[in-house]
Amino acid sequence: MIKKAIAIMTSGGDSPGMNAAARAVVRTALYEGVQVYGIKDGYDGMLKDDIIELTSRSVSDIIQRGGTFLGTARCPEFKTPEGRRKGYENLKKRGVEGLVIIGGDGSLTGGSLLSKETGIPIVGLPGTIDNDVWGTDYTIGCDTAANTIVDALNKLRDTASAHRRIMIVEVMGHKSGWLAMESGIAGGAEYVLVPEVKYDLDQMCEDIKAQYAAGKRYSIIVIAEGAGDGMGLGKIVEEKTGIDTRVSVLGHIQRGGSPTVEDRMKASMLGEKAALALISGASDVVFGFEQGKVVSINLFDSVNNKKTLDPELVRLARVLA
Ligand SMILES: Nc1ncnc2c1ncn2[C@@H]1O[C@H](COP(=O)(O)OP(=O)(O)OP(=O)(O)O)[C@@H](O)[C@H]1O
Ligand SMILES: O=P(O)(O)OC[C@H]1O[C@](O)(CO)[C@@H](O)[C@@H]1O
Ligand SMILES: [Mg+2]
Repeated sequence: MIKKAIAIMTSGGDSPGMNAAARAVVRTALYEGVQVYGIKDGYDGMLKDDIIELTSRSVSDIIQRGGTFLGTARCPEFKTPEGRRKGYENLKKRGVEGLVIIGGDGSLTGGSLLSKETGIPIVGLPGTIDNDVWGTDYTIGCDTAANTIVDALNKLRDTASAHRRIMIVEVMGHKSGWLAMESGIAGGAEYVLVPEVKYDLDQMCEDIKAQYAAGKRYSIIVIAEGAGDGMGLGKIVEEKTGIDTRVSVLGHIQRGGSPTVEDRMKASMLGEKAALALISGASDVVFGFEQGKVVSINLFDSVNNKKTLDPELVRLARVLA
């Protein structure tokens, strides 16, 4: 049971909805009479002792904003036991009794080590556009990022069709193809290339040529960054097909923007759960969603397993192409 204070942080790549989740954690804890500290810039701020007390007003006017009002970072020093001990000491001296971490697989891995080494209770929330946290089919921010990509695909399709071009769109996802697959299917892409699935470039180019010969006016290829370089692919595809090809690398536009209703709602629900669970004595859990329902996942199971891309989505993308 937590009597006095918890802390909250965001870590890894920012994702739209992190603010909504943090707001829910802060307001729930305060409602329960528990003090809340905000750690700035992820593990970096924990090590540098950049920690502030939060009030209900600290989280006003943020539910509609992308990014994270706490700031985030990637912190190599936290990967060492000494770094984690230093961070823990900064929490301990303030009387922090438990920690909510909002971040991706890496951030939650850091949290699991901190828990194991220091015993501090930790509750994680999956915050990443990559949707690659094991045990939950939802991560905060992926829906907003996918909507941003679909908006781009709609626009690119207009111009591709006008010029009878092939349009290659490189999206984020270094190790995971979830974001590419979801946005590719929802955006009606002809091909979705992801790091998890091998693709036959020659066959793809032959198919596109045949489709154009049969009258097709455009072809959209979504490629996750981890499946190859969009620019390089564009050159090869143009060479092999002889069809005018253009490439758009969407980049960090995918990480920003006002969160969708889905991300605001689910982040708010998860934030409340996280605060209540931590305060009532839970530790080493991650809250997520499975089939529309909130679920709690063991933190160590979550970080020790790799979420695999749903083969049904891979199949669907092929069928609908
Ligand atoms: N194996 C690890 N041990 C300790 N800390 C880690 C580990 N992996 C990651 N972290 C910590 O978490 C931070 C964020 O991790 P990472 O860069 O993998 O992002 P993430 O949380 O997976 O988010 P995203 O992939 O969405 O950007 C790292 O900079 C580091 O401080
Ligand atoms: O620009 P950064 O912060 O290094 O992050 C890029 C990476 O972060 C992610 O967007 C996840 O947040 C990955 O898909 C991408 O590879
Ligand atoms: Mg990650």
